[in-house]
Amino acid sequence: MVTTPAPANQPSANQRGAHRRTKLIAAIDTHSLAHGQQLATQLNGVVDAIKLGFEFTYSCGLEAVRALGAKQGLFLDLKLHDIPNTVAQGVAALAPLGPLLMTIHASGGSAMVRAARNALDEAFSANPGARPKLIAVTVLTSLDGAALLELGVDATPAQQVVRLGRLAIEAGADGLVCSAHEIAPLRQALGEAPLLVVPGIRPAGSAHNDQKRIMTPGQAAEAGADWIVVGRPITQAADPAAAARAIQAELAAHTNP
Ligand SMILES: O=C(O)c1cc(=O)[nH]c(=O)n1[C@@H]1O[C@H](COP(=O)(O)O)[C@@H](O)[C@H]1O
Repeated sequence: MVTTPAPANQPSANQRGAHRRTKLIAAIDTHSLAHGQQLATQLNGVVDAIKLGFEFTYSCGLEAVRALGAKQGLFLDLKLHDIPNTVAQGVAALAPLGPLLMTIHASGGSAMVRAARNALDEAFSANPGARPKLIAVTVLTSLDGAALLELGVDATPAQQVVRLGRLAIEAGADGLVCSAHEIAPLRQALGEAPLLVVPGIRPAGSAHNDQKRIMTPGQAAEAGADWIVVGRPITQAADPAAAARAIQAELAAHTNP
């Protein structure tokens, strides 16, 4: 395991998770503008933020992203991954949309992550407090150890997440996307500062779909997730707002003893 011991006075992931509220992001993955607007309206005030990614952005365009994001907290998940200059220009172009969080891939390397952070710092030099948080995706939650081997990565998902997580945080990322299984090793290696954004969340009994490294909302809260990301279990429910409320109740039960 590529980790270093936690300082003696550092709270464990469980202690931390038990005293901080884990926030809920709903992934609005739809190609329909009307459906996206409907979901955003239903979930406004129920979830803590919405996530718009490839499906909505590529289908509906940036103006639609701007319109939905103006009404509630936005996680803009476009997972940029290219040479440093191209990613820096992309981040600078997206920054005026004003997301709370935006994603790049840590596997683009430290120069790419640094270029993205510098571009954001420059774009928000007059108002650093409004700068979107730069979140680096480590190992996608749809990948398991066998899939990593297929890519030529001879490491467990946890080892690879910690390796990429350290690289990204040292290069200027504010936080990481990981599965709930890697929260404890990341906290041990990198401490409490990085924001941990956790997809691959499935309420007990719901379909796993294409996700491999999953946990329930309550387990992710106990592990110390700052944000959880939930898509289909909310958007495909008969009543999305009720599904989101049930997840919020589960989070509250685990973070506020
Ligand atoms: O960056 C992400 O948000 C992300 C990273 C990751 O490793 N796994 C992952 O599932 N996601 C996103 O989180 C959401 C999960 O959706 P559901 O599987 O429907 O809950 C999708 O929008 C994914 O794009």
